[in-house]
Parts: sequence; structure tokens; C-alpha cells
Amino acid sequence: MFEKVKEVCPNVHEKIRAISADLNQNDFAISKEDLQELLSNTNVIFHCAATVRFDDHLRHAVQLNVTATQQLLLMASQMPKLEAFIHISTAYSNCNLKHIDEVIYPCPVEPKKIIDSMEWLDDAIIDEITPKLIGDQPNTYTYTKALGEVVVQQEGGDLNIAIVRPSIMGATWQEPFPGWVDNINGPSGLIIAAGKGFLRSVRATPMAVADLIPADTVVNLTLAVGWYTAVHRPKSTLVYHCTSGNLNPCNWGKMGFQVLATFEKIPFERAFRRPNADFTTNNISTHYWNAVSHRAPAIIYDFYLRLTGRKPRMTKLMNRLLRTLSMLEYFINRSWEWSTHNTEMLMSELSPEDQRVFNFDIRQLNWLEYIENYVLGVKKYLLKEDMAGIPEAKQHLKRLRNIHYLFNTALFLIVWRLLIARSQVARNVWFFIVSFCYKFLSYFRASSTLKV
Ligand SMILES: CCCCCCCCCCCCCCCCCCCCCC(=O)SCCNC(=O)CCNC(=O)[C@H](O)C(C)(C)COP(=O)(O)OP(=O)(O)OC[C@H]1O[C@@H](n2cnc3c(N)ncnc32)[C@H](O)[C@@H]1OP(=O)(O)O
Ligand SMILES: NC(=O)C1=CN([C@@H]2O[C@H](COP(=O)(O)OP(=O)(O)OC[C@H]3O[C@@H](n4cnc5c(N)ncnc54)[C@H](OP(=O)(O)O)[C@@H]3O)[C@@H](O)[C@H]2O)C=CC1
Repeated sequence: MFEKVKEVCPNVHEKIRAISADLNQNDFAISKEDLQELLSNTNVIFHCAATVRFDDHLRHAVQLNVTATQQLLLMASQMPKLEAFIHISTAYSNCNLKHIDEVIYPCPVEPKKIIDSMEWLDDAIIDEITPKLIGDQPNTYTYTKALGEVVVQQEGGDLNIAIVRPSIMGATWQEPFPGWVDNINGPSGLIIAAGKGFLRSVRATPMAVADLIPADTVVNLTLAVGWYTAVHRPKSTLVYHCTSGNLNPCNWGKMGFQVLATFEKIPFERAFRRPNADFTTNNISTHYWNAVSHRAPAIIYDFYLRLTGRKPRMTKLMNRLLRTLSMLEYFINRSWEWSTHNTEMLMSELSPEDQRVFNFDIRQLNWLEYIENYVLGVKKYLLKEDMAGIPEAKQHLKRLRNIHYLFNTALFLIVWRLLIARSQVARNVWFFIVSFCYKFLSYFRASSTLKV
């Protein structure tokens, strides 16, 4: 990851100092010396830390995404050299709307009231009121990110602030090299599940926009926003959408197809089944395929593990995958329109050289190439698989295909045998097929004898 920067700047490590901080603690538990240094020397703050879990308890999500932002703003207000405060939010902070502008939308309940209530309400009551509080937001993550933006607006005081809203962050596009990824958020986890053969069907709308944005594009845009905010000091807080949908759209259907096509060339090692996933579009087919393609194979495999004296684990893993799918469904069955006027304005403000170095022009991205590199990156950097293992992985998939055919044939014969034993209609069909085949063969033999 850092090879390239080390080449360009060999003493890069001297320019960076990591300090310990915990957003759950007062003053973030930063040591006195570090705090002093931060207060007196900070020029730009990029506030990225957050909880990104969709299922986080509201109390924890409020603490990390709202209260901590409020405290950081307070700390920032004591920094005399601060030029810019860049807050990283998400393009989905207002996902209850269909068209989203580069503005901060008000929240139904004031963030201050939510922060206060978290101090005295107990967990059980918070659990009970969470669905009512989050309203038409899908989870505590997007809800608290929306509250965080309002806090930035209300408590920013005289600070020079900007908000960056990325959509679904994916592997890198160009820098430091294509396909780098280090967490299983967003599509990465599902790419692993599909490549290993666990994931067979996803409830998604193939034509819905897959608003992915490469991680390096987000970094470049964020740095450019830091520069613009510090140097041009806009009069109001500007919001920048870092999205792909309106400039270079790709849909889930195209993405899924390309992911599966890449597995043909670059399979993952030790797959459970051959990668072969599809989209379902309604409840009935989703339940059907979940039962047939997810739960049933897991139960059969666990039965096999038990028989061979090993600990069953597949059903647990499958339940986890289905839970993850249910949480992501909201985002893969809808499309949003994000306006990108500020982002486009920023691009035009950069010099041609800066546009090249801090490239965030998503129109130049080739999706098919990007997705192929993404899958490759997942294999290399997340699964830590060696490319030398590809021939063996392909052999393994061939073996799985043969087992699949064998299993299906055996299943068919068993079902058929049972049917014949119990039903007159099945017997009649069976005799009809057998006599038809017999007649066909006799005719074939007779005509070849005549020729001789
Ligand atoms: C034709 C079909 C083709 C098919 C092809 C298929 C591909 C194409 C289809 C693509 C569709 C894409 C849809 C994307 C939509 C995204 C929308 C985002 C929108 C918002 C974007 C944002 O604004 S931004 C926030 C992003 N926020 C997340 O996206 C977090 C979500 N997610 C969670 O909220 C939790 O994930 C949730 C779910 C609670 C489960 O939670 P969970 O507890 O069940 O599982 P976890 O994920 O926590 O972890 C599980 C185990 O993985 C271990 N692990 C973690 N990282 C690891 C690492 N780097 N290396 C090794 N291992 C790692 C961990 O250590 C656990 O292992 P262990 O149990 O042994 O400890
Ligand atoms: N991933 C995505 O698709 C998108 C992400 N975003 C936003 O980008 C930002 C980064 O997200 P992403 O990189 O995906 O998520 P990660 O979970 O990888 O990063 C979150 C960061 O927050 C830090 N953090 C979490 N809890 C604490 C804590 N209690 N105290 C101090 N630091 C903490 C983590 O530190 P450590 O590494 O030490 O744990 C980590 O560096 C977030 O603000 C998120 O909302 C926005 C849109 C899309």
C-alpha cells in the first residue's frame, strides 16, 4: 500500500505521527501533550472516524457519529491556526429522499435533544423508541450521520467547514494501484460470499443504480475540498456529493454480471460451491431461493460435518449472510439522484495539473475494468490468496461442477423412483418415455441395416 509513496517521498514516516484517541471518552482520551500540540498546530481537520455498522445500538451510534462530532467542533474552535474543518458524512444521510441536493436537511428531532436523552434513557427504552426516532431512515447509521451534519451546521460557529458525502466506497481505481481494498464493507463482503459460492441469490433491482465510488476518488476529492475551503473560505458550509450515478452510472445487474464473469478468470480458492448467483425481485422467489440455495445446502453440509465428527458451522454462517443481505437490501433496490454542482465547481477551480494529481472525475472510469480489478483486489488484499493458486482453484471448481451434476442426477432418480412407486400417472409417463426411446432406437437400427 505504501510502496509508491515511499518511492516518491522516502522520509514520509517522519511527516506522520499517529496519536491515540477514543471517541467514546471525554476529550477523546488524548494525552495532555498530544492535545496541546493539536490545539496549537492544527491547520486542517478531516473528520472521518465513525461507526459504520448498520445494526449499531442507537446510544453508541449517537456517541460516535453525533456527540463526538460536537466535541470535536468544540476542540476545533480552540485551534487558532485552524484553516478548515472537513466533515465526512455519507450520501445516504438523507436516503429517505429520492432527489438529494448539496444542502443540509433539517432533522425531525433536534440533535441536542437526542444527545441529552441518550444520557438518561436506559438501553431497553432506547431499543423501544429507536424505530420511531429513525422514522423513514433504514438504520441507526444513516440516521446518526444525518444528525451529525445538523450538529456541524448548528455548532460550527465561525469555523470554516465543508461536508463531503461519498456514496458506497469501493476498492481503489488508480492509486496507489487498482483494486486495493482493506475492509468488507459495502460490496466487498458480498463479492467474497459470491466468489466462495455461499451467495446464490440477492434480492436486488438489476436496473437500480449501483452508486459505487472508488476509495481513491473520495480521498482526492476530500483533499481538494480541504484546499478549497482553506484558501477560498466560502461564506457558507458547502456540501460536496462524491457519487457516480449522475455522471457515469452503472447498475447492479451490470455489476453482478461482471463480478461473476471475473470469477471465471480469477476464481477464489476452496469455494464451497461454484459461483453462480442471481437476482430475485420479489418476496416469494427470495424466500424460495433462500430455502433451496442457501439454507438447504448449509443443512446438508452441516449434516456431513456431523457425520464425519466435525463441528457444524455452515448454518450459522448462512444465517449471518442472510442477515447481512437483509440489511443491504434497502440500498440495492432503490435509486437516488444526487446533484453534484459543488463537486463540478470544485473540479473547474483546480489547475490542469491538480486535476490530474487529485483526479476525482468519475466520468473517466471504465466500470468493467474497475470491477475486474476490484474482484482481483478482494482476492489478493482481503482473502490474501496467491495468484499462483488459480490453476488449483479452477480444478477445484471443476470437481464441484461434477459433484453438482452427480448430486442432481441422483436426486432426480430418487424422486422419480418414489413417484413411480406411488403414482399411476408417473408410471404411464415413464412407460411412454421408455417405449418412445425403444421405438426410436429400433427405427435407427433398422434404417442403418437397410443402408448396409
Ligand atoms: C447476479 C448476482 C451477482 C452477485 C455478485 C455479488 C456482488 C454484487 C452485489 C453487490 C451488492 C452490494 C451491496 C452494497 C450496499 C451497501 C450500501 C451501503 C450504503 C451506505 C454507505 C455508507 O454510507 S458507509 C457505511 C458502510 N457500512 C457498511 O457497509 C457496513 C455494513 N455492514 C454492517 O453493518 C455489518 O457488517 C452487518 C451487515 C450488520 C453484519 O454484521 P456481522 O456482525 O454479521 O458481520 P461483520 O461485518 O461485523 O463481520 C463479519 C466477520 O468478518 C470479519 N472481518 C471484518 N472485516 C474484515 C477484514 N477486513 N478482513 C478479514 N475479516 C474481516 C469480522 O471480524 C467478523 O469475523 P468474526 O465474527 O470471526 O469476528
Ligand atoms: N465505507 C463506505 O462505503 C462509506 C463510508 N463513509 C464514511 O467514511 C468514514 C470512514 O468509513 P470507513 O472507512 O468505511 O469505515 P471504517 O470502519 O473502516 O473506519 C472508521 C474509522 O473510525 C475510527 N473509529 C471507530 N470508532 C472509533 C472510536 N471509538 N474512537 C476513535 N476512532 C474510531 C476507526 O479507527 P480504527 O481503525 O482504529 O478502528 C476507523 O479509522 C466514515 O465517516 C463513514 O461514515 C461514507 C460513505 C461511504
